[in-house]
Amino acid sequence: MPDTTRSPRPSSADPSDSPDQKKRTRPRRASSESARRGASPQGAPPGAAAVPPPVGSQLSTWASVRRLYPYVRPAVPRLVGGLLSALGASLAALAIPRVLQTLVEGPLAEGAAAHDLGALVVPVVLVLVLGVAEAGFVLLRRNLVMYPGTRIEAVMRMALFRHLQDLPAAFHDRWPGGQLLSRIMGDLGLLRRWLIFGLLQLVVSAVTIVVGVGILLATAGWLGLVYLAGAIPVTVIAFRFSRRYRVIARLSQDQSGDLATTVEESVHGIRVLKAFGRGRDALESFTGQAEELRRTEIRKAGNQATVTTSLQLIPEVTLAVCLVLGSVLAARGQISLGDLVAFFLTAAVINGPVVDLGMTLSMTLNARTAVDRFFQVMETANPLADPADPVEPGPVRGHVELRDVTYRYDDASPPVLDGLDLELPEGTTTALVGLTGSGKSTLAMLVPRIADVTSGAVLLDGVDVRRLRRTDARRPVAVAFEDPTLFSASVRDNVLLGVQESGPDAVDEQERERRLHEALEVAQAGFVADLPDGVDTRIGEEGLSLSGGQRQRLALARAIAARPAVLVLDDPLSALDVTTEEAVTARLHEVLAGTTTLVIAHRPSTVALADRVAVLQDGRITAVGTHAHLLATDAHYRYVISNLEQDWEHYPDHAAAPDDAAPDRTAPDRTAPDRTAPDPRSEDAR
Ligand SMILES: Nc1ncnc2c1ncn2[C@@H]1O[C@H](COP(=O)(O)OP(=O)(O)OP(=O)(O)O)[C@@H](O)[C@H]1O
Repeated sequence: MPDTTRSPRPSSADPSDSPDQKKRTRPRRASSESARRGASPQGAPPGAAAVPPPVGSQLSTWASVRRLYPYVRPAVPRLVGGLLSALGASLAALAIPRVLQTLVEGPLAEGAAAHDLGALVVPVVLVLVLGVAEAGFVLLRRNLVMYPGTRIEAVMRMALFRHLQDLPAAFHDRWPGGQLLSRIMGDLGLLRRWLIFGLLQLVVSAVTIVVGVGILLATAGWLGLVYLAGAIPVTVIAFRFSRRYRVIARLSQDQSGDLATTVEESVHGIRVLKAFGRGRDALESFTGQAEELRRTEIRKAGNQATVTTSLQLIPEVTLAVCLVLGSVLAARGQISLGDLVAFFLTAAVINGPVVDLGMTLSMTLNARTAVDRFFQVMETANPLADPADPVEPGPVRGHVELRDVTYRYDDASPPVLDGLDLELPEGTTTALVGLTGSGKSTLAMLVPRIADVTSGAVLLDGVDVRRLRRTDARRPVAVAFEDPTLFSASVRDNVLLGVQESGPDAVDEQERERRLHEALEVAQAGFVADLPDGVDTRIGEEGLSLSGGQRQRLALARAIAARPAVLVLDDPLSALDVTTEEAVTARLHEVLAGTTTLVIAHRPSTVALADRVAVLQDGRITAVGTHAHLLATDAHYRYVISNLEQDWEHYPDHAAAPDDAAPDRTAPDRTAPDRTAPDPRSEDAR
């Protein structure tokens, strides 16, 4: 059964693709398995940032967890306070048997309790005080660690989110969304629970056991040694359990991430699944993954149950042996009754932490896995980092030059752009034309530094964009992608996304309002007025409550409202009907005056926006000129345009458009060669 929950990779150059087929699909990303190994997964986009191997897996649990220290440091005083409170509670619990010992050896042994209840008052009050102190310490511990626990979780969550925002698009192409979601939500929640409970419990258990065993040895040396012998199998079992459980814990957390990815992709692609009637397949695929996770959870629980049972059994058995030996020793008068009672009551206090060791250990190992998974993302270096010594930008004129640019998606693949030169003079509009898959969108992402060139340079006003801070390189550039992403926010917030509210380029409220309405008008987004709350209407996740054309117009309005010096439009009008496209084109002409614009044309009509056209072929710009000049002189351009026209006329909306028979809107030369003409590079043409 095909995996319907995965998006297919876009196919390579295929001139027969129709415009709607050319909608960019999300590249396939790594499964958790390959992400874990850090290998390049089959089908993952080559060139995506390499997933670093999970460094943490080579570290010991302590070394791995110690990496949390920078996040934990501010909370250390409260955590130490919490630890001391927990120890206080534990010591109070350990002291109770000593009081009972004095009670047994004193008033009870002497029979004083029978006629003088007053003799019982002191020990009873002491037990009560110790019990209350224990409860008080537990409460104090909870209060002390609760705040830092949630604080550390929030700080780590913000750090991870910030890093994810910072990482290049190639990283996100590679990493499944569910894996990131499960790290940012599930893993960090797990860590919080460990920090406020598991970690303290571990330390307190260790101290209780050590102090308790010390008391046992002091109370009854030989019996204490017998009890201590139980530590040998306990250590072996705990060690073996840790090794096994670590692997299963990682598997379970990765599988949860895969499951989250499946849910995310199925919800995202619900329309496609429904349209193709593949809902059942998606369900089967989900059920399979959920079942896998369930089996892993059962293995986890099974391991935990085995270790808990063993850890319960060992102290019980040693205690039974001690009971026999103790009774013999007491019968021979080699140990007092009080010592015997104190011994067994202390052993009972120690038994709790020993039995809980399985749970505490598994919490610690889950936390360690969460730490490894957290740092696996956090330690992914950003190849698009800011330069150490950035150039301070002056006023931006908007002159862009791509100089001898090569770009490849990964070292193994052939370059998509290879020795490309292109100049976008200040204030001009250049249309970029090329066959499907020729690299137009790839080129477009180099200008706002969404990716960096493999070699060569992109210059903004003569400065290599890599020498600028990323914010300085990106601020003057606005992009409208073909596949418009809108956020679950109001229309206003979506459109004004690129308009600064603070900082040196801050725009006041009045100007923001003006830009909002102007951008909506230019993008012919009059439909916004009919939305329930106009520009304040919240649009659904990714704007799915709007039509494709409406979303595209809002994305275009967003790019216009930013008033950039450089505007990159990646086929921004592809989903518009003919009439709307005409209106948008006319208004864009006016507002683009003075803006350096690169517009990727998938439709002949889009070419009409441009002062000049650049032809992209075989990774290079092979010709630049006006539309008419290129039609007359460039065979490949004629071929591309004829294909675009062919696609466009087969496009259903266009065929049905009222002005279909109207004179050519785009002014491409109708003397262009037969659109069925072969590519001049093909054998036939030669
Ligand atoms: N994230 C990616 N990882 C690996 N290869 C990619 C990635 N994105 C695009 N490619 C490949 O790079 C080549 C150029 O793709 P690009 O999207 O730039 O072409 P295009 O000219 O914009 O195509 P279209 O006209 O269909 O939008 C294609 O062969 C494509 O498969």
